[in-house]
Amino acid sequence: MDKKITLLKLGGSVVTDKAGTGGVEHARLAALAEVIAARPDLHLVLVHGAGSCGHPEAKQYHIQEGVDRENKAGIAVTHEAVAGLNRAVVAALREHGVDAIGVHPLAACRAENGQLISCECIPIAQLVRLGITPVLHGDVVMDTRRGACIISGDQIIRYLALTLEAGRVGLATDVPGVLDDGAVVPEITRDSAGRLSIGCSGNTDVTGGMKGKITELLALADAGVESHIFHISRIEDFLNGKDHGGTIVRR
Ligand SMILES: Nc1ncnc2c1ncn2[C@@H]1O[C@H](COP(=O)(O)OP(=O)(O)OP(=O)(O)O)[C@@H](O)[C@H]1O
Ligand SMILES: C=C(C)CCOP(=O)(O)O
Repeated sequence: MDKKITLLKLGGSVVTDKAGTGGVEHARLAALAEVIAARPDLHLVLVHGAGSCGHPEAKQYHIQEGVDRENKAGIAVTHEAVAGLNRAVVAALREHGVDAIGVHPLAACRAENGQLISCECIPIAQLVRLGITPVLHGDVVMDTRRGACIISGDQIIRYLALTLEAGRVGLATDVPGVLDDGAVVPEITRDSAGRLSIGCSGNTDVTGGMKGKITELLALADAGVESHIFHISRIEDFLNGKDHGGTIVRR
């Protein structure tokens, strides 16, 4: 592809009311869609997390402990929760003039022991070439060892960044970056990450919160790809290549 892809994850903590029992944050989605619509020149691939639309269901059905006939109902319930959120994200983007389309990892990806091992990426690149914005999400995915598992949007970001050879990788969330004693850590490497206290999410989360995110992004950094974590309010700065006040994860 002539122009490099920009990969952007909208965290589940910002597209849903992750702290409450509520669902989709429609007003926030509309505001985000307006910002994204202002950059039709970008070759954008979006991924969103699940927040309150998927994590509680995955936890209730113990999906991460493996899936067999006993808890198989959790596959559909969890997928439907996050697929509904995906429909809302896509609808908000389309209402603002972004030619967005939902792509569900359940049908396109495979996992082995909780790790994403394959994802059909050629159709995603083809959509982008046509000026269409694919919108993927963390999902329940069939797993060769566990039956099924939950793949975070962060794992998908890592996989797509490498496969699509993305030019820029950004993750927007509900904190201004990785925090150490309340202050943003501007840069993280594998060495420095070990000295920080990085935890899970304060809300229901089966994929490891900030810790899971950093695990994926350090693996990406090992492959020579840097990534950015920033507060959702700085998304415009990230898209415009400006300082976003967050954390850069690099080798
Ligand atoms: N050192 C840290 N710095 C910043 N946030 C941290 C740290 N340790 C733990 N966290 C938690 O990680 C959360 C962000 O991770 P989380 O997985 O919830 O983000 P998300 O990607 O927006 O959500 P989702 O996983 O639903 O897509 C923060 O809200 C914070 O509570
Ligand atoms: C819980 C589900 C279905 C996906 C989790 O994706 P994440 O919110 O990016 O961790």
